[in-house]
Amino acid sequence: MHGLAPTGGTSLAVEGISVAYPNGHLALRDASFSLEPGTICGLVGINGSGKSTLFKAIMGLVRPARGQVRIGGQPVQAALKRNLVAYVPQAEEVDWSFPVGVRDVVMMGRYGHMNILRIPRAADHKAVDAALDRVGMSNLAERQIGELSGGQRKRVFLARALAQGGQLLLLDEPFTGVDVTTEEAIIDLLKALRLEGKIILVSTHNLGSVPTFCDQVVLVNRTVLAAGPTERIFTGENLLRAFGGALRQHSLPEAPRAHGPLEAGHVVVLSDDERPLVMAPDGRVLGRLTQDL
Ligand SMILES: Nc1ncnc2c1ncn2[C@@H]1O[C@H](COP(=O)(O)OP(=O)(O)OP(=O)(O)O)[C@@H](O)[C@H]1O
Repeated sequence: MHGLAPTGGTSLAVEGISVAYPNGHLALRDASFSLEPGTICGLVGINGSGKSTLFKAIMGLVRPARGQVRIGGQPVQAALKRNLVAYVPQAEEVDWSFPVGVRDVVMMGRYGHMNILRIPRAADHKAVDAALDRVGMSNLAERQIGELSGGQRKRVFLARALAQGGQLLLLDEPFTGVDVTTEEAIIDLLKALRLEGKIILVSTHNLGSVPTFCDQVVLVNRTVLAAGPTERIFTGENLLRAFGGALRQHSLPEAPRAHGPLEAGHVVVLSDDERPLVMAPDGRVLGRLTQDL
């Protein structure tokens, strides 16, 4: 955990969970990790390694056959009733042709705070306005969601999670298909939320970005292979263990300009997606490779 976290907030503990789907597929076996309030954690692993399954278990959408998830020391269902868990879906999970406006989507984050008639009150409108403002989408509040760019769509669903006021934010691939500027804006927002004591769990294939914003990393491959502070866990050795042959690995004869001190040596570039990770020959993580290097 980074040093600036406030006290209070809600912790997350995943304790030895095993999850099997009705077809018998065991997606996770004996997976454990825990996070303290005020933490941004990257959830990293190949396709099909169990990242979404882990999210589903934390959201109470699948029930572990073994083990348990505790949120603020409580079982998942109790935490859900208190609106503690907010989820930002992958773009593919959303029907963008559905005729609904930006403000309506963000208002959905307030449903758990309303009664059965779902008539928004002043506090709900206020929370929606504040969330839209925070993600820089106030000027597009009346647009249909189908008329937004990829980066704007991500912001709308982030605003929905903010309006909900959850303490634990689950973000599924928030950077896929967004440009570096939007990615950095989202990361800045996540860092501000961290200062408010929230836990932010982010699944991502953008390995190069992980050291720039994650305090902790959980490496997944049908179980939790390793979890802990980024400096200790996010090493070349662990990444190769988590990804095996699925990771593209290139050696560059010269370090990219941004990593000037290493110009004399080779660097290794590991890539799973759009933002490759640059490592020194000794496996030290140097940062991400972006088009401006
Ligand atoms: N509803 C389901 N029924 C049966 N098997 C499933 C179901 N959902 C996922 N699986 C399987 O469980 C495993 C883990 O899937 P999961 O979606 O958790 O992976 P992931 O790490 O999120 O992958 P990706 O990076 O592609 O999003 C995969 O082998 C997948 O095929």
